[in-house]
Amino acid sequence: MSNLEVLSIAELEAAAMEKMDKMTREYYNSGSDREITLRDNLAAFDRYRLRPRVLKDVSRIDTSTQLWGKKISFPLCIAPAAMAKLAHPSGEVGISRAAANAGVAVGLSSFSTSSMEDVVAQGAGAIDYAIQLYVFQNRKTSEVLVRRAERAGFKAVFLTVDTPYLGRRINEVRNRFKLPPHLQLLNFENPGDVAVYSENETKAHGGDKGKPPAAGAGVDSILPQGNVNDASLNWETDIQWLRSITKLEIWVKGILTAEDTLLAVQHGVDGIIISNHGGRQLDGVTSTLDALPECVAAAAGRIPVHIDGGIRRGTDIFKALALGADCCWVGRIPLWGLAYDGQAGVELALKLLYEEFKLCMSLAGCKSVKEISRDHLIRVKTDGTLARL
Ligand SMILES: Cc1cc2nc3c(=O)[nH]c(=O)nc-3n(C[C@H](O)[C@H](O)[C@H](O)COP(=O)(O)O)c2cc1C
Ligand SMILES: O=C(O)C(=O)c1ccccc1
Repeated sequence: MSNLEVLSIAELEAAAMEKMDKMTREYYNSGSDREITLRDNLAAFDRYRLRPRVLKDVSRIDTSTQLWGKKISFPLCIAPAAMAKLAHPSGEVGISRAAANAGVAVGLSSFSTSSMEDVVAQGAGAIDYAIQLYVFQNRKTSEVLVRRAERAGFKAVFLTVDTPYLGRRINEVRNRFKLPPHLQLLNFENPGDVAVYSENETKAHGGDKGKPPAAGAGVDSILPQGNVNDASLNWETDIQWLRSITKLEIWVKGILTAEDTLLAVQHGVDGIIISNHGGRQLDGVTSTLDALPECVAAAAGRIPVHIDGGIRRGTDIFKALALGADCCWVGRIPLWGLAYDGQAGVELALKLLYEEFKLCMSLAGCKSVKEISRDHLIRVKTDGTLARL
């Protein structure tokens, strides 16, 4: 299939499926357990219809918005997703180049297969980057990662808070997921510093200085028994801890409730991302679009509220903004673009989303993103009738 024939993200997804091996395809696409949340993330967008306004002079549309004091071309950025080189050799560098050409920001996973310096270099100052952070049992490893990101010019830390333990992704076990031997997790100077082993195994491998299980490492060794992260992470001490080691903005990724939004505000975080990790963590949690309104109300304009999960079309971006999100992020779409056609595939994906969003704004009668409001939506109730918000 040539780029000309891929006319929607759904078609891009289908084309990408043919390019990936089973292990990668299922690792990227799956959710946890029964995948209820994975499906609901998408379905939630279809529970709203648009209320367009007409005769609004839409001859000139400004889709842009601001993030970290810089203009982004439209409110859609690239969410951190681990191990992009499974999709294509250019990996996160290819994604970064595509994002720079499209004028949107990038979140880089702690577990990226390109180094953070190489990724940021592609932006050449034109776009901004956030480093996604897992706090490991060996905190020094996380600290080194954050300080390195600060030096490399990242603007923010996205502290992922929905993953004290990894969710149950059945495919990873069944497929005996492993990082192919030619790939490395390049954000760790000594990947052995990551708590990749259970305590006994760590000792067997010589403690923290033990060599990483580079070649042939399975999901059991990259993410053994969900033991990557420090599960003791908490509001009382750890935002402050992060604050004490970095001057970067601190954003919390993985909030789904008004209660946690309030705590984020109280602990002085700079922004939040409403996220359920793309349905890969706790299955059965609310879709992110359904969680958004209560979080927006709780934030009450004090901090920016972003969202990811299930965004597949320009109208989805519009709906999220109408419900109060300041910006959207996409995780799987860039991976599909990469698998389909490397950097060009990611550019294609961003172009499709940009054009769809711009058309949606125009046809709904919005000249700028500020004009997108709750009045542009109506909710489809379970009995099929419509309810004004
Ligand atoms: C293959 C894959 C790897 C991911 N890796 C990370 C990660 O390392 N850190 C993180 O915070 N989120 C990670 N995420 C979650 C994304 O940042 C994002 O929350 C999610 O993909 C959004 O849903 P979407 O894929 O429907 O756009 C990952 C998602 C996928 C699909
Ligand atoms: O796969 C993921 O969703 C993810 O977040 C992750 C966590 C640890 C290592 C690699 C990926």
